[in-house]
Amino acid sequence: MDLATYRERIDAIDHDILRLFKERMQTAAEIGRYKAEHNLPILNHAREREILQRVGNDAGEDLSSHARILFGMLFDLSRSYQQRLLDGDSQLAHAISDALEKTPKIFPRNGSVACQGIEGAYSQLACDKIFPQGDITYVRTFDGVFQAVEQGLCQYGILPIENSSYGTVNAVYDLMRNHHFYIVRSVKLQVNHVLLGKHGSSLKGITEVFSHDQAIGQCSAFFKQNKQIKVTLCENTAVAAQMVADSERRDIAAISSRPCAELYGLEVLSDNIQNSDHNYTRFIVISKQMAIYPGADRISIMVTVPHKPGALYRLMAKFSVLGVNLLKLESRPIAGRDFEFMFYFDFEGSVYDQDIVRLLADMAAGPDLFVFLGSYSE
Ligand SMILES: O=C(O)C(=O)C[C@]1(C(=O)O)C=C[C@@H](O)C=C1
Repeated sequence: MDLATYRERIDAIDHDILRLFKERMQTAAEIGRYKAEHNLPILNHAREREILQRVGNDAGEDLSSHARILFGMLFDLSRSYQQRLLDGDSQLAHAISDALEKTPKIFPRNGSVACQGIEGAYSQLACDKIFPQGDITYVRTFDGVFQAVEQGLCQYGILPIENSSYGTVNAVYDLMRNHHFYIVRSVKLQVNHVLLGKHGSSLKGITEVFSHDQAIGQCSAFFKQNKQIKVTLCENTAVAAQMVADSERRDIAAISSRPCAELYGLEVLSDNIQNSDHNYTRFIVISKQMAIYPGADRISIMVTVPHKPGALYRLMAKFSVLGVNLLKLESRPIAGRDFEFMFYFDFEGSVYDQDIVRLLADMAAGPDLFVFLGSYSE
């Protein structure tokens, strides 16, 4: 047989599969209505297991696992179809369209903004970029930024979430699940670290350097070359500069931003000491209310998936079916649980796209934790 004839055969088979698929989905919808009337949950593990067992056996050894994967996918589609028919428009879909209606058409240039650290911190530099007329309140910790926004003390909060060379700011991801907030914007800031010491001191005489863990990591090559220097972590790069300025010692220095030299009366002992010239940190802007500004083309969510084989794969398949491009996937262990993880996804997409809203609503309606973290632009 030639290729064209094989393909004709495949086309005929697909035709039958599609007819049966539609029939199966219609039947699932009827089951869904029955379940709603009788107050039964959509998900029935026992029934799914029973079917998987049967198709696994019937498919024969060679195709058993393929058949199980196919039917696992069918259950997902069937459940989400039932959910959609029953819910009509989900709460999340309503909240999103509400936010689209109420959000001003231009991103504000001012507002009260919580930043971690003190003047000269990289969060402040990010804030200046986003809110040129912003009114900054400094708080000591990342948790303080979330709290200031959650309690309405500040309209916005700025938090670093990842660096191009040193990776994710885990502390911020871990705090996300303890707070209620929405991401309304993100920004990428080029970060050039400098070594700051007292006027008249020099790199040769420095025995101890203070800075934040992320900045130390981004300058690891500098420390390899200067093995005599002891590293001491502190909560922020600007705080490190202030500590050096306040100290009597002349053998200490801080890794900080260039503006901190002038702010704290220090001298630049070494310039651009980060490992890479392309060193960027991404910051997010959070707010208490959901707001979706024009041009929002990125969506962030936080989800748990069941601790079962294939669970993450099935979730990813939902993105893949819609041709959605994933920008970031981060997993963090859930404290107190045995190797269970919280997943954070950033993906390309617009909430004006009904398929995307349906996907979000579908995940929100599922049995696992799902949090819509926002739709925004960078
Ligand atoms: O049999 C049911 O209860 C259904 O809702 C149908 C179905 C299926 O697609 O086969 C879907 C969801 C349930 O978890 C189990 C099975």
